[in-house]
Amino acid sequence: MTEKTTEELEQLRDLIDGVDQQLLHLLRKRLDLVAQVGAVKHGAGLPIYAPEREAAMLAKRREEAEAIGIQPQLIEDVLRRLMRESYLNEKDVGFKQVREDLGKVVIVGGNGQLGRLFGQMLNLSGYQVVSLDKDDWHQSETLFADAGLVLVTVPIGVTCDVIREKLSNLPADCILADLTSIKSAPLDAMMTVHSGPVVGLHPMFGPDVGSFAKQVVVVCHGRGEGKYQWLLEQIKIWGARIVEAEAERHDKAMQLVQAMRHFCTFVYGLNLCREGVDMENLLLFSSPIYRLELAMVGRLFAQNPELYADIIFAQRDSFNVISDYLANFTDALKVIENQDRDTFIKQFNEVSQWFGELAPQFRNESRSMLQSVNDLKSH
Ligand SMILES: C=C(O[C@@H]1C=C(C(=O)O)C=C[C@H]1O)C(=O)O
Repeated sequence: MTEKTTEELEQLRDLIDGVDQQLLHLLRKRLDLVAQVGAVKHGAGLPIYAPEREAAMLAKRREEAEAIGIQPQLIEDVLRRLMRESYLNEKDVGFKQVREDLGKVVIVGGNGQLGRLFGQMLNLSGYQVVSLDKDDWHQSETLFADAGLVLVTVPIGVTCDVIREKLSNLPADCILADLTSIKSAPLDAMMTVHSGPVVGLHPMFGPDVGSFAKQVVVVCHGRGEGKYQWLLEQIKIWGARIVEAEAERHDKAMQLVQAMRHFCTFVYGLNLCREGVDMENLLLFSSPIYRLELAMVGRLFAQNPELYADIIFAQRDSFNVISDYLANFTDALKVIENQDRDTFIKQFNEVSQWFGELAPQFRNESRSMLQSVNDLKSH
């Protein structure tokens, strides 16, 4: 580099630093305004997530960007990232308490990760929350005496036993709810032991989400809906979407969404491990999609094996669903064995047609994910 080039670059880079610093101050200002919005919502009991406002704002900013020669997608990406930050900041203000005369909330399994998350959200909404874990059963009678809600979030394998053996003496009008990732069996158990309001919930996300905004919570109604409607309203204020489902339909979907998904990921990791793959080498040659795939697989093995065993072993029928997959895999493998390129292309087109409009939609969604993966690289 010549001295002139170095000097020119330095000057321009100083100017860019100045602009970035202005951006920082603007971000500070935006975060402060969002915090004020949070306080107003808290007072009025409005949900943290306002999809119409977001859509209108994004459309307007995209238009304005285009008018001054900026790619609309750039401002959309930036704003979406900022809105994610908003949800976290609004959360800190707390939430309106929908039901003020509830009495205690007892979280059975309250020291687990999901139990802690729900405890925190209920606390931020003004409820008195107590946790009851394995070693605390001797206190259960006093804790349950004035409980308005008992929320069960213990490992799937012991959920029904805990419900049957420990929760048969709740106050008559106490709401009994669970957060288990299967719904039929726990719901049946809760209906059997308790004659008051009963509801099954399944948060479709892990405990590491920073906020409930845009997350889905599945609800399987048990009995006395009017008595626990406030709880669903409370969850909506946290920003989540409530999806109502029959327990059987939910459980069937979980065979694919959870058992099959996690089992395939497990086998993928098992295969890499048994083949003794040189990961350094793979990472060096990774395309963005492969890097993303490795991230998805690798993250499984950074978590608790018990949790995944619970999910995969939760329903016997998952075995059949996974066996079907194996049969399809074996069939498809024959296509390679026979070097039958035409059949491969024919089958590819069939599946592509079957996906229909979703295929291009998924391509667009994955494009921005892949770009984010690339952005994370530092060399
Ligand atoms: C700040 C608000 O809350 C959320 C965050 C938004 C933002 O950061 O611009 C917009 C809409 C809401 O989902 C709001 O409602 O205006």
